[in-house]
Amino acid sequence: MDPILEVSGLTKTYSSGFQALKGIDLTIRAGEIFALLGPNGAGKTTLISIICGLVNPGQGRITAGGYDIIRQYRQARSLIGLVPQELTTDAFETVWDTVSYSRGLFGKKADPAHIEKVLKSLSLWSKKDNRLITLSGGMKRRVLIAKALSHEPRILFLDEPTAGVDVSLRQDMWALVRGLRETGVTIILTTHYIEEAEEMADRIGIIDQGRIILVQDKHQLMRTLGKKELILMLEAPVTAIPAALERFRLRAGGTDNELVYTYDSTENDISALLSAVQDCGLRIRDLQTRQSSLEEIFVQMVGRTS
Ligand SMILES: Nc1ncnc2c1ncn2[C@@H]1O[C@H](COP(=O)(O)OP(=O)(O)OP(=O)(O)O)[C@@H](O)[C@H]1O
Repeated sequence: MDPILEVSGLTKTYSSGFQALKGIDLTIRAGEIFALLGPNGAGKTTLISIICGLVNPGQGRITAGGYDIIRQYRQARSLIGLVPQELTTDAFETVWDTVSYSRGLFGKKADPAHIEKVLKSLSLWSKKDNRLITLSGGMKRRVLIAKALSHEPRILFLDEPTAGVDVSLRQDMWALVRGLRETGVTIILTTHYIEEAEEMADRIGIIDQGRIILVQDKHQLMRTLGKKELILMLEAPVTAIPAALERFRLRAGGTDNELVYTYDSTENDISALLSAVQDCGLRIRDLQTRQSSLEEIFVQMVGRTS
């Protein structure tokens, strides 16, 4: 896929002297959902804010759709939409006015048909004349998305789209984001919910202490860094692991009847293990496999949770 956003050698040192970004290189492909994961203070907001033109960059270069975000900022910014975490202004405006106004901010001509389409796609049409203050939390989030889509961006940043929302709204938001991707919008989301990245993203980037420490296809990441476990449920309890099974480095499972084999999905000795278990006279009642989650991989990479 073609790159739509390219960041190279980006640094940022705040006036306090703190270096928040230490040479970021990142390429986002057109049409993908990219999740940026990182612990608190990793530099996610700084990176997004620079790309969106809200914070000045240090060294480095960023292009959006081929336009330099500094030298060709008008063209670059018109391609980008940002959904912040909270609605901070416009409480007394109507949904229609606030979304239409957002479009105007990007110098785009009024286009009521587009605003109508956006509001309908976000199930906000029946609320178009409501003042924002009268909307529920979930609807306000939808308004944030509508505002960000008002100028027809090709790249949409979602900053923790489901922070603090309930489970059903989270599912709705996920469906909505997937729907946006279907329309060709490239999505970059930051999240603290690793399950969100696991559920939604095509690729995952992990940022820590101002550096991107990994960018990978989600499935590949889970295959290569994730460990798999094979749980052998035996007919009778085992008090000690037989010597003949030592080389498989088994460990005891949750009950006396379980033995757990940790393996690599690309290279393992499962067949040999199963015959060795039989040779020892242990009878297997059932088998189960388990793949480590993105959360476990993340903790392994940055040494802590997000
Ligand atoms: N205006 C500022 N002046 C000085 N330091 C700042 C400023 N803004 C952010 N920082 C520092 O830069 C680092 C990165 O912050 P940033 O907000 O980008 O992290 P984050 O990954 O978005 O974190 P979180 O997940 O907590 O939102 C932090 O150590 C933060 O304290």
